Amino acid sequence: MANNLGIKPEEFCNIFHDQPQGIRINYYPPCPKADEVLGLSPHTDGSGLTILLQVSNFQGLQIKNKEKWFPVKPLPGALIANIGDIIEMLSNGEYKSIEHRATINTKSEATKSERLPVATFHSPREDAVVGPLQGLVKKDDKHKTVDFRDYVKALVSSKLDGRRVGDSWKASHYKLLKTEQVY
Ligand SMILES: O=C(O)CCC(=O)C(=O)O
Ligand SMILES: [Fe+2]
Repeated sequence: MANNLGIKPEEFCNIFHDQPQGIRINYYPPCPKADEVLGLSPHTDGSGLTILLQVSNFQGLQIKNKEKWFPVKPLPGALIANIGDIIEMLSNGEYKSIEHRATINTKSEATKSERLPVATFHSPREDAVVGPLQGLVKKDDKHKTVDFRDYVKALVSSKLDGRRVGDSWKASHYKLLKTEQVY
């Protein structure tokens, strides 16, 4: 990614060095009203990069592109890499975090219809300052630079609803969610 953006890889490494890594295992049991409910609401991940293992062969994950939802077929042994809001902020919007959601399934005779995806979230160091990396700063910056701790506060108090903090931290929206100091 750094090569593609024309910046030094160390710029990314400085942010993610000694990072905490979170793991979430979501269990979606079969549901008799699967057509009427979602397993997980639409959202973007608040992490830098999410690596997801689908485990069961049952489809459920969907990504949004141009206002349409597309299923992500599980491939045995494959990992899915999702760009999170932090990479979007660091790359000044060159890489976009992906909006996704999970549907659930009714019970089927042929297959076990439960899903158990495992997601690992790679996040910045706790004391990192997050914003467009040097060399990617432009006059009309899409993203503000913020203390990662403030970002986390806003993230955990926001609703799991569409693009969440990713858009809210953009310069024009920042005042809506401002918690403390803007750098
Ligand atoms: O259920 C899935 O496949 C996606 C899980 C997910 O998006 C998350 O835990 O943030
Ligand atoms: Fe997610």
